[in-house]
Amino acid sequence: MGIRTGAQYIEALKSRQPEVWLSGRKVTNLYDEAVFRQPIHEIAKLYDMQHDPEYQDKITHICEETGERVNNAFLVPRKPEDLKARRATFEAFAKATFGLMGRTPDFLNVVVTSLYSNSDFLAKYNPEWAENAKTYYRHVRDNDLFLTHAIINPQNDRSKSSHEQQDTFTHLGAVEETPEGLIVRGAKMLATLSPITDEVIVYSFPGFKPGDERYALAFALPIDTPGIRILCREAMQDGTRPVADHPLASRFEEMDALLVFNDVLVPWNRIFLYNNVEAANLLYPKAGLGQQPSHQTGVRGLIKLQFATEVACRLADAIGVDVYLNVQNDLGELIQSVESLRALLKVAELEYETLPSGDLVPGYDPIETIRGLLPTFYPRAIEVMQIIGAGGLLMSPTEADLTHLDLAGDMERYYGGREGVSGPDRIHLFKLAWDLCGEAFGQRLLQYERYYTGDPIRKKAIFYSNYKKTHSFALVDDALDMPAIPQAPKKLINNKQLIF
Ligand SMILES: Cc1cc2nc3c(=O)[nH]c(=O)nc-3n(C[C@H](O)[C@H](O)[C@H](O)COP(=O)(O)OP(=O)(O)OC[C@H]3O[C@@H](n4cnc5c(N)ncnc54)[C@H](O)[C@@H]3O)c2cc1C
Repeated sequence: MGIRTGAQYIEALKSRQPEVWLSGRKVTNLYDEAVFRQPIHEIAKLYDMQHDPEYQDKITHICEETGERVNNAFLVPRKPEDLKARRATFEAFAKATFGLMGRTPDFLNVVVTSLYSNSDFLAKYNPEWAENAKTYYRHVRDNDLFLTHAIINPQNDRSKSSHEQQDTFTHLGAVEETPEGLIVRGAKMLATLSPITDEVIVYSFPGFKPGDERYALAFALPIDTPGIRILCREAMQDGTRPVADHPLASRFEEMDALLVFNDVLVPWNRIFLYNNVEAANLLYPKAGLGQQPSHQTGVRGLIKLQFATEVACRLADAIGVDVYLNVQNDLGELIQSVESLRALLKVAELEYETLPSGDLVPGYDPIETIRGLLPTFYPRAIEVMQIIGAGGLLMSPTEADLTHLDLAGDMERYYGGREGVSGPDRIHLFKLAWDLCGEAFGQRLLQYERYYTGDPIRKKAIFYSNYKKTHSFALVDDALDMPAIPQAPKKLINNKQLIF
């Protein structure tokens, strides 16, 4: 089939009925559920972009294997142009959502592509796993599927490993092997957008200990597989708030969920890894599951930071406070953080690495540095927005006030900004900013930048350890090895030595 349209994505969504729980009730019609309606359409728009002449050649390509047009996220990068082609997709999707939707289809499609192109790693442990990964990649690519992922165990007792938890099946684990496949039980989180995706892929970060064999798992299933229960968190908007009042929150809310697997059958041909602690610990670093998707997250993160920075700048300008040194200093700092990420991304793409397989990946040091900086840069952008917007952020009237004839004079007089910024202009801008820096929606976006790909603290520690392995800190040796400067000859005047 190749690239889908938005309508085809929606049609597929309407054709299935996953078990979705939202605020104590089972959702029987996902499409008509107000909370999901707008995000479904935002995702559909991305699928439509693949058919838009303005984007098609930039974000899709003809698949060599099938002759069909597919998204660039499925491209296995073999030359620098391929990395650029991938980036074009990441950028187009991120710009269409202002970087606010982290789990757009391109994200996990890159993960599946990495699994495919690094299937040799899986083959070392079990050739069937490698074959399954390759077949699954083709399935996702050729049907242009939208995936969610659930890789984290529930937060029960982090001081204990999976097999040490109170209940054997709190963490997702294998119950028994059957001729048809593996029965799995337990939970995984935090499956963002899961209610409106086609399939779920399950794998893990490293951290397995001997005894954790049953939890060492990687597999994929359709999201409506019997036994999968999707427990949504509380919605941050109810789907009925006016778009004009919440231009971002009403559009881009990504629902997060706990996935409970109640004795779910995973067919053998959907298993990518099982019962092997060593393989499970090496999967993430060795199968490109960090470095390849980091390209997508780096591009998306840059656009989100740029958007937040631009909102902060416009906010300051609208009320005339960007004439003050302190405000200019804060905004300059944000712009420099955007420029830092932009430069890092360029370097990561220019200084790409070639894996033994021949695949190109963005340079590890710069791409991982983006990941390390975003949890500081993004919250700072939000803080600056709050500081600059100050009390004004809390004073925005509703669209109903704004459009009421009796209030028109007040709206213009008291809500207008500096000369040239009308009441409605300032109100709309401040509402946009409040969605980002005040609403629960905005707080989730901030938490997302901290944790979207694991614990930033442990990630930085891993980065340091890797850096130490690959860099010898030779400048220090150079400094220690500097030869002493030859002593200047002592001067004699009238046969007397001069002492300085
Ligand atoms: C908005 C959002 C969306 C997300 N979307 C997804 C998704 O789609 N799919 C998915 O699978 N995951 C998703 N995640 C989950 C994300 O991967 C995790 O939040 C992240 O890996 C951190 O794990 P945790 O939340 O369980 O925190 P924990 O690991 O429980 O950490 C809690 C705190 O304890 C500390 N800590 C815990 N263990 C250790 C340790 N061993 N050593 C040192 N310090 C430790 C951490 O530093 C942290 O401060 C999402 C998270 C957020 C916030």
